Amino acid sequence: MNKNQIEKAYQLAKTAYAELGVDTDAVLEQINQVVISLHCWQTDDVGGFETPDATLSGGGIQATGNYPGKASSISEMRQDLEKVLSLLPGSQRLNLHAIYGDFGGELVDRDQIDPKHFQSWIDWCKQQGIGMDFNATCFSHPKAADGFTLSSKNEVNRRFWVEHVKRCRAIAAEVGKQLGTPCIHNTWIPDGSKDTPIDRNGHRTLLKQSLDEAMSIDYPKEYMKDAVESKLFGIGAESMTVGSHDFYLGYAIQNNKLICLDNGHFHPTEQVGDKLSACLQFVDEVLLHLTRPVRWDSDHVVTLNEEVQLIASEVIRNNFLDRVNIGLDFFDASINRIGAYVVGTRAAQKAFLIALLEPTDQLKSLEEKGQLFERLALLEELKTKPFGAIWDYYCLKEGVPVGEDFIKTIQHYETEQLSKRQA
Ligand SMILES: C[C@H](O)[C@H](O)[C@@H](O)C(=O)CO
Ligand SMILES: [Mn+2]
Repeated sequence: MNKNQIEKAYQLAKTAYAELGVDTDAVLEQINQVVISLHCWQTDDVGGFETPDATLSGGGIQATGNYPGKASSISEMRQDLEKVLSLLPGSQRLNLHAIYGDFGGELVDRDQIDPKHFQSWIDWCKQQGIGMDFNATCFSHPKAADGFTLSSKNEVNRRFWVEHVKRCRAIAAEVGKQLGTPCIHNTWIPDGSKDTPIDRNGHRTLLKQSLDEAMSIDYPKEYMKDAVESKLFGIGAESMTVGSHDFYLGYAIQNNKLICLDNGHFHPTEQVGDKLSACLQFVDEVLLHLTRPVRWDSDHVVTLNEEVQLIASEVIRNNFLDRVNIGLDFFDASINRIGAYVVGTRAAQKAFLIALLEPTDQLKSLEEKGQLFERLALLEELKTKPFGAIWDYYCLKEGVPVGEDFIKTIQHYETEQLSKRQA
């Protein structure tokens, strides 16, 4: 479609939404408040740059596939992220794991990392005009090989991971201070047990103690905020996860932390969209990890499905944008990784745009009057309103490829850059 056609389609769509009382021009202003934190780890299958051949290992998470072109250095990762950012409308942040530090070829163990190892990332974010979030990396390490980190009964290992998280929080505070926007530091650990354990309580008591120790320093909220991420189970840790949802929700409420809700981390019929208004009665803020679990926490690329739509709709219906921090967490190593980012991030953005185009007051009023057939009918009709024309116009306005045009840009990048990388 050319520019004229996109604009014409937008005008028609604008009229269709206006009939429902929705002002699409206002929506296109509001969508800019939806900031998505781009996880760096889709570029390299969660390997990290601590050693030249680093790969994801240990229980709890897994990347599958070996599509060529993965980033194997900081400069390749930045090049890929810049490509991704150039293909996305709206605003993004960077979400970095501790294993992606700029270690200058030296082996720096995780209990030794400092803000200086992340200065070049801070500078890169400054150049890009974006904020940055951060994560301790409590996996892919010999001291996590037995499946336990912060809840380990091996005191040497437990202390090592406490020190790591402490340092990561200090790095996050420095990031937020320099970038002028709070850095969210998320803690996820793989700790759990393959078979039925006897001492669940012992490990949970240790986890609580470790978190208290690692988070003993308070940083200003303008610099950093802590989030804790629960999980149902992991491969190799099927029978018990120490950091379960009950555990972390309790911890977050008691300690004024953010709860991180990853929609791959719950029983398949549970909905993170439903949890938002429950958690936000008791915690100030939530961190989202949007993903697509296929049968398990498989971390497939996000698509515009009902699960993600409910999450976005609940955020928008309840005016939660300033209390819900939106992150992504998928890593598909079987397809072009830049394509994975662009498809997944755009899908999340589309869900928020659809949510903003909802005549919520009208639906709420039908509900309150008990007109439930009418509520259902309107919800169904909304699904076939000309959302695509609004989305295309948004992309046009933002100066990024419209519709499927980004596919050829990514194919070109693959031919020119990714395919030339060492396997
Ligand atoms: C790499 C991430 O920290 C990780 O995916 C974590 O957030 C998770 O969801 C583990 O299942
Ligand atoms: Mn996650």
